[in-house]
Amino acid sequence: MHAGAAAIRAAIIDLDGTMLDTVPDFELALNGMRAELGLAPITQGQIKPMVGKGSEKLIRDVLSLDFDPPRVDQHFVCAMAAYQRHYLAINGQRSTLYAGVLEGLAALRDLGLRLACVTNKPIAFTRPLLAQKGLAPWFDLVYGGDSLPRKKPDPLPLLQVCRDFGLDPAQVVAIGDSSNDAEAARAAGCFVLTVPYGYNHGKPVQEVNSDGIVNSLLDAANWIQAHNRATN
Ligand SMILES: O=C(O)COP(=O)(O)O
Ligand SMILES: [Mg+2]
Repeated sequence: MHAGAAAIRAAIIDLDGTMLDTVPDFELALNGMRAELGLAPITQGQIKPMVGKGSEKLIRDVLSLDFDPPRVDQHFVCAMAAYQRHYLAINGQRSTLYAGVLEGLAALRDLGLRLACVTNKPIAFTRPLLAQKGLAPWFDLVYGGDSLPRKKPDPLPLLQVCRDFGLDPAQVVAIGDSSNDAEAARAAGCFVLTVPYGYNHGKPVQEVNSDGIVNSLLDAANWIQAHNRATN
């Protein structure tokens, strides 16, 4: 710990791949959409590396498995509408909390941190999912991928949270599963911790430039507690 480092006062936590394993929900919704287009189902293994960059990119990537770019453009609007309809109908049905999430959130609150959820998932999917999984009450603030003009890896959503909380980015840590979260955090000037069990666009999490890999949100709370002790 370098002298003069600020204590951490807030955590910005990612959703898909960090708090919830949502790939089984994506499988249902994407294959519902694909069936309407007469396309064969795809597997969770194919879907996993595609999650994390928001719905538009996801739908384009999924259509690109079968279509060339002009046909992707041609089918995009219908595919997106079908996907959203299917996702809202099944949202949360098969997604599960990762180990240590609820304990970690409790530990972070016990440290006196304010909590925000920042995800690239559309806000219309995010709010009901957080409520259904018992996560909503933990968060002072929630931003989805379409809540603000730009999404992660742009730093804008993280900087907005810092402003909302009245904190300097150096007092805030982002916790996520992917390079998307880390790039946004680095550009914002926040700390960043990475969990190893998520998606990270199919790449090893060790390649992500972060302040540490933590095995769970509970481990993240322990890391923050040690950091804050060292700043006193
Ligand atoms: O791309 C998405 O839909 C969600 O991704 P995130 O929760 O990891 O930001
Ligand atoms: Mg994620």
